[in-house]
Amino acid sequence: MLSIFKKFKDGLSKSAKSIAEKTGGVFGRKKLDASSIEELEEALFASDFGYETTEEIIEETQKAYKKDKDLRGREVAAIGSSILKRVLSGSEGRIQFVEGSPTVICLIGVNGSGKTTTTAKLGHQYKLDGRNPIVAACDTFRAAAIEQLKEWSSRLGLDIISGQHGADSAAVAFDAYQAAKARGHDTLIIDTAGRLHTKSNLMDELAKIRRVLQKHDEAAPHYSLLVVDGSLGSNSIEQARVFNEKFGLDGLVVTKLDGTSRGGALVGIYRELKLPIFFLGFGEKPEDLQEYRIDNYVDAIFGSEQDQEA
Ligand SMILES: Nc1nc2c(ncn2[C@@H]2O[C@H](COP(=O)(O)OP(=O)(O)OP(=O)(O)O)[C@@H](O)[C@H]2O)c(=O)[nH]1
Repeated sequence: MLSIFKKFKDGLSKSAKSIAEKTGGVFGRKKLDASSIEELEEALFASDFGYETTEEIIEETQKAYKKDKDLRGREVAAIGSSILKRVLSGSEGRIQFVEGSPTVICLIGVNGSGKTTTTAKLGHQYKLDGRNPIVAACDTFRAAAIEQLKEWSSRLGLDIISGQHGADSAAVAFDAYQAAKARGHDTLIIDTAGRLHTKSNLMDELAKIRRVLQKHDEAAPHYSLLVVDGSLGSNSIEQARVFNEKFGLDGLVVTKLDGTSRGGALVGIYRELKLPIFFLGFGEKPEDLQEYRIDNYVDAIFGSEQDQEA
């Protein structure tokens, strides 16, 4: 069984490696030389940490270097870690389960961001945790999405409610809640169709899903999470901002971090929007989803090899 930290480390290895390569492995190096700070700045930009955070880390490093020309790579990593931890403070989202009725988690986002996969992964992990989840295929727009979730569900032994291709997605959500309640499920995870945040009719459809769920439970969906493709890096900030303004979000899931060196984007996204991050996607398999933890994230980026193996 891989430790949670190892999963973060593996999932973010492209980002960490990219920083290591661009800086000639500055964190492992014993002493800094004059060009290392510049290399670090470039590396942090390239990994999408954003202007403000990069500059904060560089300024602190320069200050420390002025004081101590024997500054070591590990001390630079410690500076970076403490700045990231401060900037990210408050960014950990936690699902608080409702007692006595299903907790509803609704996944929304643009096409292909990873909603269906995340629905299946979450269902799988909750089942492993001893919960009793059910998933709902409310992406009635794309026939393949219904099939995809059905396939996942049968592989993972998850209960599922799905509508016909072209059906009213809000009606499927309504039925799904009813079924969840009747069958004694404690968690309902809703997969919705991909939509561009700029299309107001599609945003209205999301509002309708929320309205019908609220007929069952005024607080539902308890969590509306935007699923964001992490490989878009900081380009996803605008998308998340508009979804939040038009629909209202409780937080984010960032997927596909395994395939990108732009893993620093989480920092810029949180810094800009102050939306908590709940889960990170590190691959296509059911177990490739992790609850987001600040320490694991930061240590996977800045931790030493030795720390990371621990
Ligand atoms: N490498 C990697 N691939 C992922 C991850 N999450 C999802 N994918 C892949 O991304 C592709 C799109 O994922 P879906 O779950 O179908 O995306 P979606 O948001 O439901 O798509 P639409 O229904 O078209 O909006 C699939 O090939 C997934 O296997 C991840 O964390 N890492």
